Amino acid sequence: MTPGWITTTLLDNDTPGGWAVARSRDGFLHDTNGPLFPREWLKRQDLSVFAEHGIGHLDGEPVYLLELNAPAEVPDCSWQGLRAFMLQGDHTLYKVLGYAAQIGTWAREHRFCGSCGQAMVQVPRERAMYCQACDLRSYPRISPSMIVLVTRGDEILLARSPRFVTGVYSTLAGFAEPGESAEDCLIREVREEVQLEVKNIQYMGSQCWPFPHSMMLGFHAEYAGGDIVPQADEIEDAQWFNVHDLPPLPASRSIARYLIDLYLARRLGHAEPVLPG
Ligand SMILES: NC(=O)c1ccc[n+]([C@@H]2O[C@H](COP(=O)([O-])OP(=O)(O)OC[C@H]3O[C@@H](n4cnc5c(N)ncnc54)[C@H](O)[C@@H]3O)[C@@H](O)[C@H]2O)c1
Ligand SMILES: [Mg+2]
Ligand SMILES: [Zn+2]
Repeated sequence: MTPGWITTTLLDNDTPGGWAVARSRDGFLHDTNGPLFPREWLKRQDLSVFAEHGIGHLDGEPVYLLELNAPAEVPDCSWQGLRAFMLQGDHTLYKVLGYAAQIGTWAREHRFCGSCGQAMVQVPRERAMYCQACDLRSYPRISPSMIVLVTRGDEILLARSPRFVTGVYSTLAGFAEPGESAEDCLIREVREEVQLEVKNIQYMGSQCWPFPHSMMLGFHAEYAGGDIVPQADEIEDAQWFNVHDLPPLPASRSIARYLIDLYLARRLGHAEPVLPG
């Protein structure tokens, strides 16, 4: 048995057994034992399944995703969103569900060919949907996104989006656009969101962010000029905060929090945090 979680495309839907998770627009089905159910039992429930994908092995046992047309009532079970599993649950389990969510989103959004509109089919042993008429393969979508902590000595720049939990401030982030390098994107996003210039851009690490399919590339950058002007609608407030006087910060498993904690650790001489994968 290999412990932990390993993704795979090699599982065969016709082989019975293993674990399964069920996903709908309301999140994942779970009971008091969590979101993993014996697969054969789950398939006997009254679920409207439109896609089944083998997604990996957890502690050596195969795990499948059942992607549903709609949430269903299952006795003694309820539905919970992925974010709640990230905030509360076991990290390995969150990794399983994060991967399942990305595969489910992709399966849902690639039922038909984007070129000719015909139904696509799953390719065995490859994570791809296939259109025979166009000989076109569609792979799971991953959206590169930059996230940056801008610093000025003992001060760090944090901002609030109107979507955030009340009081919480975070680092700046944004999606890469065609034609951009990671650094181009970072410079553009900082200009757009707060109208500042940055220098000494340093890559710090990356994190999968399955909401719904971002790959976060994390940086530190130093302030190089300008005065903060928050972007209308996107940024409710942005301020320089002293490292000894910080507002409520993002969730501890996020790369946003890691970038902040890493800078504080280096500035204040504490042990450095570890980035959750
Ligand atoms: N893990 C973390 O710590 C962390 C922290 C902050 C943001 N994020 C994530 O970073 C990503 C980008 O952050 P943001 O929301 O500030 O982005 P952003 O500043 O680029 O603004 C969002 C806007 O980008 C556009 N957009 C949406 N999806 C897109 C895509 N796939 N490609 C290009 N443009 C798209 C839409 O117009 C949307 O309103 C989001 O997925 C967000 O959840 C993660
Ligand atoms: Mg943004
Ligand atoms: Zn086609």
